[in-house]
Amino acid sequence: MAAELAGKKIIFIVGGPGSGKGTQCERIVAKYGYCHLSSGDLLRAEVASGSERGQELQEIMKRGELVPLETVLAMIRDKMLANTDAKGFLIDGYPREVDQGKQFESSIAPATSVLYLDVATETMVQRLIKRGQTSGRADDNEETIRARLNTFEKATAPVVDYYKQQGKLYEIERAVAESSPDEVFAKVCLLFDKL
Ligand SMILES: Nc1ncnc2c1ncn2[C@H]1C[C@H](O)[C@@H](COP(=O)(O)OP(=O)(O)OP(=O)(O)O)O1
Ligand SMILES: Nc1nc2c(ncn2[C@@H]2O[C@H](COP(=O)(O)OP(=O)(O)O)[C@@H](O)[C@H]2O)c(=O)[nH]1
Ligand SMILES: [Mg+2]
Repeated sequence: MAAELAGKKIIFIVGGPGSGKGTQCERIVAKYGYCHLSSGDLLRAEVASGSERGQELQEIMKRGELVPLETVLAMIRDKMLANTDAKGFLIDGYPREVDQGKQFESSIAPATSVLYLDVATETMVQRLIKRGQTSGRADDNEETIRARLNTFEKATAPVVDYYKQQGKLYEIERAVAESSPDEVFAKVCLLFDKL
């Protein structure tokens, strides 16, 4: 456990690709002042650095697969330890598999709560195709999108069940998660106001 992080609020943000994690995190940061760490953004920064490691990561991401859990864990831990004055952390796009969550909690600190955005597969596909027109992301094309959705179903859906069993899951149900970002945020605020 990282002693510097004891007592800090740690919120995992989970949902399929295109479910609106990044959109909600931006709003949460603006209203509540948490430190936002997106595992995908950290990986893309490594790719952009042009390092050899970055090239390997880029290949994995283009296939829509998960990068090794140690890689992401180390990146997130470093960023958290560089921001120990934050009142809390939003860990966006993490954990992607149950073991990733367990290793985070045993080596860094337990999660306070897990926010889950439940969006239908076809809605996510449509949103990502649209985002792909401007995002410039190598993985926002239809083939990779399908692969990412498949990875989500296989590896990440069990994460949702796991935290539900632990009593830590805060779910934005589909009817809300598929409406407007404002409506989603109104429901998200009910969680953050209580933390
Ligand atoms: N925690 C993680 N563990 C393993 N691989 C990860 C993790 N986070 C991201 N990746 C890899 C696999 C993903 O397909 C890729 C892009 O991640 P991310 O930006 O979170 O995309 P995503 O597919 O969830 O779409 P979005 O940004 O639309 O949520 O990086
Ligand atoms: N209708 C609707 N679209 C959204 C919502 N949240 C995000 N989007 C759109 O869906 C796309 C993916 O959102 P993003 O926040 O990047 O999702 P992430 O992949 O989960 O990080 C973006 O192009 C957003 O404009 C929402 O609540 N409602
Ligand atoms: Mg995102």
